Amino acid sequence: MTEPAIVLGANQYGKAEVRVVKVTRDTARHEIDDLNVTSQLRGDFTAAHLAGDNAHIVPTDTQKNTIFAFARDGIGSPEEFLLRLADHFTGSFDWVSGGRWEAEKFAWQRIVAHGEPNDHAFVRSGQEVRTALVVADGADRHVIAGLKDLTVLKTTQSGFEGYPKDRYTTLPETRDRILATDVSARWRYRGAGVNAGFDYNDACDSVRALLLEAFTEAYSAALQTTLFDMGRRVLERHDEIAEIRLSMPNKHHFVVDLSPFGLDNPNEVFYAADRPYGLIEAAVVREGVESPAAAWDAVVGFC
Ligand SMILES: O=c1[nH]c(=O)c2[nH]c(=O)[nH]c2[nH]1
Repeated sequence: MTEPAIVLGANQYGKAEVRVVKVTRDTARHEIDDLNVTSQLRGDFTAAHLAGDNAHIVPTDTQKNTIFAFARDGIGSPEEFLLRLADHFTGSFDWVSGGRWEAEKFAWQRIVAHGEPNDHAFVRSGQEVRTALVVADGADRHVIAGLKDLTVLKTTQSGFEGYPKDRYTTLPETRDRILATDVSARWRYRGAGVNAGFDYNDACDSVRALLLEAFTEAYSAALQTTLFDMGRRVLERHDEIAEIRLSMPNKHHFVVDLSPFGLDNPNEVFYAADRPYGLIEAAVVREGVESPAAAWDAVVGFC
């Protein structure tokens, strides 16, 4: 029996994590865009892998420089910035048939000193990070926006009951517990539904607000229920979003037994465990709407 030939499989390459900060200083009131951008090209790079022929290899250094050069014209939204990069690389090099461009965006707020927001001094706001991903596949463009490390907690209106019990079950049922999680969400915009002029920044702000609203409002019978409520809320309010995926750790808060000290503990003192944690993940989708593998395969991990 002859062994199958060894050939090159799927491949992509580029520059990862280009930290670019763009200051817009047309007026004395400066604006700041702080991004971490990754560019990866897909296409015909066989000769480089098999024969050391770099004729098709647009250097990763050039990809990095392109990111800085494009930033000179302004970032706009991370999604638009990535779409510009995708169009540039696929349009400039015949053998580049697609790729993936990803960004994290770090939020800064103006420092308020003596009651006045400063024109040029900023403070990093929170640990939350906005994410954006553009996948180019021939002429197709998939745009997946997101956010991660959005930490939320509610001190009541959460419980967990009615689960199966076996000889290993020790968890007591409850109708009143702390619910805490770090929300990671990725939502995919409908392919052709989002056209020039669409405001990705506004949409992101709105999705964030809806996620927080849904987390807050209903009694949570399980983090699973809350996750679905949050995803459904976004799809109900945003026609242009085809689907949303959520990954939410259940950050357990255990009621501490204070009885050895002669004290009661009516859900007031908790031990915040950092591990292990439950990990709840799901996609919330529209029935009959396909989920393109080309888009989601480019997302590392569930979210
Ligand atoms: O909201 C929850 N979902 C679970 O699946 C689960 N499992 C568990 O031990 N506690 C919880 N809480």
